[in-house]
Amino acid sequence: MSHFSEYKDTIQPGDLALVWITRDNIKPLTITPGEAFNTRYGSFPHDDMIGKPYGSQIAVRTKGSDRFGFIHVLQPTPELWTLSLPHRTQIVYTPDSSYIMQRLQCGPKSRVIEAGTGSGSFSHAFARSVGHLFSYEFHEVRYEQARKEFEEHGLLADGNVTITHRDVCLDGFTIKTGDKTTFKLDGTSGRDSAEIGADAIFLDLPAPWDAIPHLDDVITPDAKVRLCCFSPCIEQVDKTLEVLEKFGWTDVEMVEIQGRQYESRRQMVRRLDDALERLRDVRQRKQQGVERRKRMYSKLLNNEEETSDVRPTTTKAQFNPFGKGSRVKEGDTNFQWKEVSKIEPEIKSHTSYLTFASKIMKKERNEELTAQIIEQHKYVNPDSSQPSKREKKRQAKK
Ligand SMILES: C[S@@+](CC[C@H](N)C(=O)[O-])C[C@H]1O[C@@H](n2cnc3c(N)ncnc32)[C@H](O)[C@@H]1O
Repeated sequence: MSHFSEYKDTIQPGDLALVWITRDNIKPLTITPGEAFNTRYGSFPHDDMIGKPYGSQIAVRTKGSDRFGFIHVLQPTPELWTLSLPHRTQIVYTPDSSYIMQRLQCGPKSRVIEAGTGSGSFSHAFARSVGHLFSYEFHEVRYEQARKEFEEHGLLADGNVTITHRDVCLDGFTIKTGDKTTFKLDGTSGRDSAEIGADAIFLDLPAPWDAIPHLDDVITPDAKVRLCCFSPCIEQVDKTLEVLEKFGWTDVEMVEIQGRQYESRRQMVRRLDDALERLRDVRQRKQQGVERRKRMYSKLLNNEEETSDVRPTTTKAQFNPFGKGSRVKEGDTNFQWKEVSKIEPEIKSHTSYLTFASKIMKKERNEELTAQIIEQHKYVNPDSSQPSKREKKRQAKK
């Protein structure tokens, strides 16, 4: 079982854990007895983590002070991996990958083609959900890094992920004996190439239009095949659309994901009386200041001995609903609060345009398959061969 598909309650030696240091700093860590995980907040011995439940907070005292540094040790998920992985390329983030998987209708029976593998961000998300992922990468170093990473994460051992070293634009997607691939061609099927039968395609390539013509060799003829191209420029989308049309892809649609974080919090209820009180207070202080300055000026003109006019002491407000005075903790039950949500002003997740299309290879009706489906339906719903109420009424009228 891979580190991503196996659920565990407690942290064990050899586990791949993801350490949450701050919101923007999550680090992968292989739990090794005797070793320590060093951060600017302190050094955390792995032994302190072993046996604790996943999600635990681990604290260490900061050297020479009474303060504590802490981290949280989390179980890996594709979403967290996307936030912590070593970047070898641009990557696909969860707002895009989750939407794409839903549009490609990925499920446990899906056979998915992904090119290129890149940093393997999307591969991990596919690997968790689909029946088989065929990933392709033409950059040799990146292919090796991804292969090693998939192996260390147990994705290859799970048996539903294979990666192939290939330029898909030049050489297509067919995997044959002798290719540099993790796909095991055992020869028992009597074929010298892998039976891919893909029903979902994801192309994150600079020139998807060169790869699209090769897809007919590897997509399933028995189902509707869905495709998504991930392209940062609109010119790429335009070229892709031309080729999709030429090669018989339909239902073409281009989508852009704009993700925003909503922060929900409580805001203190401020009444009109509070505002009026605050205005009166400001006016009064202003008046006091003007009078004090007038007094000092007339003393100066009359050559009176300069005495420093003492500022009037004001009682520090216990509570000022406009922010000054003693600090009030959010949710303090002595005050009234309302629930509000605040959105991030910036859109962070736009990376590319998503072009979707679909293709049905075999358009003629398969009578044998149709009869089989009708039989299965009858078995599940025995009343289905009875005439409907409307049909019965129609016959009765005759
Ligand atoms: C942007 S990255 C993919 C990132 C990946 N989707 C992820 O989420 O980590 C694009 C990758 O496609 C690879 N690539 C580009 N052209 C290719 C081709 N013709 N055949 C196979 N891989 C290709 C590049 O080497 C690069 O690693």
